[in-house]
Amino acid sequence: MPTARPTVPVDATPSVVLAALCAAEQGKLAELPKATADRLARADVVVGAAIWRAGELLAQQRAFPARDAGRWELPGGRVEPGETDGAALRRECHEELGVDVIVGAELGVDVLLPSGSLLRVYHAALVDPHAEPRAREHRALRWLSPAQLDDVSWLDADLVLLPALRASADAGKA
Ligand SMILES: Nc1nc2c([nH]c(=O)n2[C@H]2C[C@H](O)[C@@H](COP(=O)(O)OP(=O)(O)OP(=O)(O)O)O2)c(=O)[nH]1
Repeated sequence: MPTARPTVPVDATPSVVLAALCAAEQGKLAELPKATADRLARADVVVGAAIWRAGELLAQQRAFPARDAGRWELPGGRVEPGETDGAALRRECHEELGVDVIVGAELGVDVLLPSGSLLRVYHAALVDPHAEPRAREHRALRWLSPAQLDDVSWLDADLVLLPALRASADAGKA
């Protein structure tokens, strides 16, 4: 079964990301080799939330494992068996930040992590725009303007998504 989402490796260049998005647009994802498509369809999914508020994106700094400590990522985590992506994202935002979110459409491409999992990011918004997310499991939180997106050391997979995140900034102004 072909993957339903454009997917790129964690070291993808912007042109590779663009090619994947164009292939998806043209309905060419079914042309993936069957073994690859099967592997992607079975892969575990890590969901991430692109939460914009007043023109700033919420990012969080990992505290562990040592390899990733100090690097920045989007709120989210692994989708549990039987859980939808949206339910996983709502659960993770509640656990990690203590806030409720509304989950919107997928953003950009899926990024194949070295572990074999896929990172899939969704547009999301705080149910209560005045709620203040708190770092319950992370070292720190920051709201980043588009100009500040390069100021933090993102995880490699998130770097692949930075252009799409930057392009999604307008969604946060609404
Ligand atoms: N949450 C999140 N994880 C990301 C992002 N980018 C990225 O490479 N990852 C990786 C880091 C981890 O290897 C994996 C998700 O781990 P996690 O620790 O957040 O997942 P989890 O809360 O379900 O915890 P666990 O039980 O799987 O350890 O995905 C991102 O933007 N957000």
